Formats: sequence, structure tokens, C-alpha cells
Amino acid sequence: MANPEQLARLRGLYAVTPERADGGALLADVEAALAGGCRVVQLRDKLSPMAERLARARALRAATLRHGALLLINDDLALCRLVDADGVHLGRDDGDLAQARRLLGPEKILGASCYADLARAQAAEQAGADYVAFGAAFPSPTKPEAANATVDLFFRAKTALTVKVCAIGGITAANAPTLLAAGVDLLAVITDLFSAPDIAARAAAYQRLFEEAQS
Ligand SMILES: Cc1ncc(COP(=O)(O)OP(=O)(O)O)c(N)n1
Ligand SMILES: Cc1ncsc1CCOP(=O)(O)O
Repeated sequence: MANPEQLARLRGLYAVTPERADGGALLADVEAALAGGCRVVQLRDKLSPMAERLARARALRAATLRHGALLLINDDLALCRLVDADGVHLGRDDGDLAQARRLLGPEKILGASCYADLARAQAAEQAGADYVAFGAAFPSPTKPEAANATVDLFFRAKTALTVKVCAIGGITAANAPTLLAAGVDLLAVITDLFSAPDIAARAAAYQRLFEEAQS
């Protein structure tokens, strides 16, 4: 379990990077999201060779530190350690969560994909996850085959769990309020953020939704 200061930062828009052939363009897009107020970024890069992923992770590490934002790495504990990222996000094919917690130590953030499976989320909490992610909340252009996590599941998750709850998949600034009403802590977004004509303005719109949900 990460420390309380880190955990308090797990709220708001969670920008998950799109696959971009051009690392410079990716960095510019993430910088725009950070300028708009996004404070949690995930490097999700399944296509680049290792050297390029390392370069991207280093660049994102510098950018997130400049903006006081968290950087999490999808799938790859070794890369997390190499760039001293704030933590990792792991899915069902990415190894054992309890072992990941042991390898990461107590301070780093551990996130777990739980699809539409509350029992899996309870096990992830026991294994030391700091947040659990359910999705797809809505049909996802990035992952059309993803499980369907209903709004009702998010309500139930908020009651059953003490860890933070993240929604992912097909989220837009228009449908996000339904998830925020269920008490979701993090909205993980790719398409609606990174395909926006003005990424900084879209990130700011999400942050405003969180502020409104809190008041
Ligand atoms: C925040 C967040 N939630 C879910 C996922 C999906 O993870 P996974 O199931 O391991 O699938 P891939 O992302 O590896 O295709 C995620 N990356 N981030
Ligand atoms: C990685 C992942 N896991 C479930 S849906 C998804 C993709 C989310 O991307 P988008 O915001 O474009 O639907």
C-alpha cells in the first residue's frame, strides 16, 4: 500500500497514453494534458522497441515531475524501476499482484485491472493494490473486446472496497458524470482526451467535473 500522501493523489483524470509512432508527438500531447491539470499519467506502449519505450518513459518521468503529476507504467515493473516511476498498472497476464507488491516495496503505487469482476478486485485489494480498475465502462474504440463494467458495478465496488476505484473504456467528458455519481475516483481515458482538438482544454474539462462532483 502506497503512503497516504501518494494515495490522496489518486483522484481525477488518469491520462493513458495512446500508441503514437512519433515519441515527440506523444510527449507534446501528454504535456498538453498536464498543462490542462491532469495529475496522473500512464505510459501504455505495447508497440515500441525497448529502447524507445525507455526513452519515452524517461521523457514522461521528467514531464510529470515538472507538473507535480504521478507517472505509472503499464505492464512493466522493470521499466518502472529503471525510470523511478511512481508505480505500475498490471492486468491478468502481467504476473502475480502480491509478488509485484513485494518487488515494488511499500511506497510505490500498484494498480490492477479487474475487468467487470468484483471478486477479483477484492483479491487485488488483499494482495496490496492501491487502486482497482473496471472496464470497459462504455464501448471502447481502443479495446472493443473489453468486458462490460456497468454503472451498478461501480456503486457496488465503492461499497465493497476501501481502495480507490478507477473506470476505463469509452469514457468521454459527456458520459463521465454517470461514473462520478457512483463515486469513481479515477477516470482513465485515451481517445476522448488524446483525440480532442484541444487536449489541454479537454483535460481541464475533466478536472472541472471532479471539482463539481466534490462540491
Ligand atoms: C487504468 C487501467 N485500467 C485498465 C487497463 C487495462 O489493463 P490490461 O487489462 O492489462 O490491458 P492492457 O492495457 O495491458 O491492454 C489499463 N491499462 N489501465
Ligand atoms: C486499455 C483498456 N482497457 C479496457 S478499455 C481500454 C482502452 C481505453 O481507451 P479509450 O478511452 O480509448 O476507450
